[in-house]
Amino acid sequence: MHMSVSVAVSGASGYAGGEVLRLLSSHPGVEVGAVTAFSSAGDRLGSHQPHLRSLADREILPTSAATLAGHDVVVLALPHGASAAVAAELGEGVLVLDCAADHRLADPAAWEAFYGTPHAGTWPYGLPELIRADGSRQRDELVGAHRVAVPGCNVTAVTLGIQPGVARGVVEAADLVAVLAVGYSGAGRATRPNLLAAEGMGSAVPYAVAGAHRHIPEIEQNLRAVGAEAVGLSFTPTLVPMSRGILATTTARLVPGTDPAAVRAAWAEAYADEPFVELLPEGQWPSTAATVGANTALVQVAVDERAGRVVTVCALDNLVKGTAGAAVQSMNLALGLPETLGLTIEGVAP
Ligand SMILES: NC(=O)C1=CN([C@@H]2O[C@H](COP(=O)(O)OP(=O)(O)OC[C@H]3O[C@@H](n4cnc5c(N)ncnc54)[C@H](OP(=O)(O)O)[C@@H]3O)[C@@H](O)[C@H]2O)C=CC1
Ligand SMILES: CC(=O)N[C@@H](CCC(=O)OP(=O)(O)O)C(=O)O
Repeated sequence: MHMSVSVAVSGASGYAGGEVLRLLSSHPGVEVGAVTAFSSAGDRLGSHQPHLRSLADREILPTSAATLAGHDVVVLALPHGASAAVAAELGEGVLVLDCAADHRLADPAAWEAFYGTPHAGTWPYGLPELIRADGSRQRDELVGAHRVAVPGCNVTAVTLGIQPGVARGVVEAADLVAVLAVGYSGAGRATRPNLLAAEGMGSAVPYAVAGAHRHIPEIEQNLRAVGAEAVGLSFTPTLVPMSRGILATTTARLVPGTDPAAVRAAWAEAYADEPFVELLPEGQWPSTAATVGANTALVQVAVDERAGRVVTVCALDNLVKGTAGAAVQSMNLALGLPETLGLTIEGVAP
């Protein structure tokens, strides 16, 4: 008899939870169990996620240890803080994937400096493609894991863009500048005054500038894991009028004397065997539109010899490779399923 894995999704009324449910509803190895949330408890899922038709009649339950009990897997897509509190109530045998930030950082001081609350702990990090200093990949740590911290969406874009150069030592990690265009869904569903359509539609605006963004310590942590001794990162996200997508442009000082061909080789070799990271043919640059709905990160790299810098661009769908797809990919690894099960590299266009 075929035994399916049951998965509860908490935060089911939100953007990230909705995207987890969209992916799970066509995943051949799992069944969607309880769907839970907070203020929407008691409503039908279809009234919050009208695109999730096969789950429309499900009742949204309140989020608690009791409603999440009895599942093989629990995916948490809750605001940070709320997520750690719920996670603490779940049994050790269940696989828990946390889409929030609570369990990503290893250094409690870095957590407290950027989040201002006590550190909840550190879980295996759900970026399978992360290159580790010994040349292995982070996916090794996810096989059989019972807890996974799903990365921040901007973090995934910057890390996948620049890590091949850091791993190969062709760029100076102490001199990185990242500027990102990010879509509105990254901010979640809760309405905020500056996110009203009338104000956002015709405008691009930076936020969390000059070292303030919470993803900075997470990117630094990743690049140190890759092997960087010192990481110096200037990080500027810009909100642009699109619903999904991140376009992360990262430039780094080229290690003087490096042959530009060695730069391309570093990126090509890093991603040759990765199902969800595609280095585009030379001269072709990523667009967010080509990633919508797909678990794919598109990457390009070039050397600006005049400036002495490497320029890399990474595009991804913040709700797929940036969150829900990363959660499903990590879930597959943790459960011993094929890593790509239930995930697609095909996007939606135009
Ligand atoms: N959007 C994105 O691109 C990404 C999001 N993430 C992370 O995923 C998490 C969810 O984000 P997102 O989906 O965008 O946010 P949304 O605001 O769209 O959804 C939040 C969800 O959490 C529920 N919720 C809110 N407060 C509580 C609480 N106190 N206790 C229990 N449940 C609560 C809401 O339920 P209800 O509606 O019923 O009140 C809703 O289901 C966040 O931690 C976010 O940082 C990570 C990477 C990218
Ligand atoms: C547009 C917008 O505000 N995007 C958010 C996305 C962050 C996110 O969701 O990541 P965490 O899981 O780490 O909170 C931001 O840049 O802060």
